[in-house]
Amino acid sequence: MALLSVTLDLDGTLLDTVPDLAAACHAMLAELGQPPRSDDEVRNFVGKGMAVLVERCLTWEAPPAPGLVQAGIAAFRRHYAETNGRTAQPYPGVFAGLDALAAQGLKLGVVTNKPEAFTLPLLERQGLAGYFAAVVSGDTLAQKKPDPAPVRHACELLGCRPEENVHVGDSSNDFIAARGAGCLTIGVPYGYNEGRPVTASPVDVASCHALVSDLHEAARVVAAWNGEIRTGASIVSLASSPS
Ligand SMILES: O=C(O)COP(=O)(O)O
Repeated sequence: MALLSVTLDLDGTLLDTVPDLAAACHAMLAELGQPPRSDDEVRNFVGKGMAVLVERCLTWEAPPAPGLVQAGIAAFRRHYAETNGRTAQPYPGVFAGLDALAAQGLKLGVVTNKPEAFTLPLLERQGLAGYFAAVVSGDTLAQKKPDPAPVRHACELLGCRPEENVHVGDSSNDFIAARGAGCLTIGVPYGYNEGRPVTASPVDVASCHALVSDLHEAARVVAAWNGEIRTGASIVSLASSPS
């Protein structure tokens, strides 16, 4: 067995999308006459998909009425269609890392909780779409991460078994989904993780097979793992420390 594919999370792993998400949240809340949220609050609300992001923005002392959440989702969709990709930035090491993974002959995929209508245009706008042979979005299946189904589905689309895939992400949603699917897991420390720094969470650290500082380092780890697999050594020895 060798590692044949790598799936990657989008928000907080490939791209910092919070400024665009926050702009859409600000416009949605203003339109509904609701109190504003800061960009930091929005950052902490990202992770479980659009509907949860909107619901968290609208939750104060009590859960919001379902009708308000539905109106919020409709307004968010309209505003995010305007702001999506406007100021999103790839994290350092993303293009070098993807180039290095592709140069190893690995097939690449995206597994995100972002709805498909926003995922594909964002990847195009950022010059990332050409890297990926499979894109699984938050509404591709009925299940989202941390359910393992989207990661498994991406493996199927890439023609690999889960144990031949490495999933790279910034949050426990990724680590739980990848582990549940039976993939190796690499964590990056610079993303969102719903407000809990990955490196400050022993559970998250323990659930990654390796924690790296960026995707370029992730590519080096995957290459080393494939070397270890070829010689029959244990992969556990390869966890590296983030800067
Ligand atoms: O849409 C979200 O909530 C997060 O998306 P992600 O899975 O790419 O981090």
